[in-house]
Amino acid sequence: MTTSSIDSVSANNQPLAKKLATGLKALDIDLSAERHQKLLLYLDLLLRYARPLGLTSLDDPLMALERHILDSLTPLPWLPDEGRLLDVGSGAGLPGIPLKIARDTLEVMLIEARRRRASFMTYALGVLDLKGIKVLRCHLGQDCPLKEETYEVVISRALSDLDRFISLAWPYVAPDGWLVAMKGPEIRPELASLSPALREKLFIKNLRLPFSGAKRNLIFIRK
Ligand SMILES: C[S@@+](CC[C@H](N)C(=O)[O-])C[C@H]1O[C@@H](n2cnc3c(N)ncnc32)[C@H](O)[C@@H]1O
Repeated sequence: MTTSSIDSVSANNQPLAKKLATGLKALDIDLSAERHQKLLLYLDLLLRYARPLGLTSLDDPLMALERHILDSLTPLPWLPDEGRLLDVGSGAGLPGIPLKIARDTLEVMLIEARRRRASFMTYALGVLDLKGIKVLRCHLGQDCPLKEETYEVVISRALSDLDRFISLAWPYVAPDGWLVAMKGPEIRPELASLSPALREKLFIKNLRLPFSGAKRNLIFIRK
């Protein structure tokens, strides 16, 4: 896909482009026009290809913009400017692809167990012309060839309960790095099962999505 086709995507979606700008402003995220265009192009790919493949159920562009693109970007203000980020169970690329578009200084690894989802991500990365981001099709905890690698940020959205995510991901969090779990409105039951030692390393940010007002919780645990 060329730059002109990227332009045409945003040019054909002025209401969506405005909504993206409004939503980012509400989240206090300032990005260049080129990044706005790439986010819109990725949204276009999600709606055009990921939806028919059953990788997302949302077909309303405004709803998908909020629930996929803006939601994925909510952790951005608390992420480091540089370093390695591992997204576990990325599905169609969420939150890893929007985060990479927004902060291209991060080196990103997207792990996804299912072939069709991993293939979609590989296709999307090519269309978006993103560098410093890879897709690994494997099942973390079973067959991922990550060896001793560690990451400054290990993140997931809608992967599993917090306990399971911690047990899968903790070995891959670098010393002083962060495990980040993107959660919905109710997190008390999951927090209750955390060990006292982990609770001391916890930082929780609650927020609302800009248009629907849907509640979200970002759980950060420092290693
Ligand atoms: C509910 S989907 C969420 C996808 C994406 N993170 C999102 O927010 O739209 C969970 C994804 O995690 C993948 N998954 C579950 N356990 C995994 C594991 N241990 N390693 C890699 N992928 C996993 C599933 O195949 C599925 O695509």
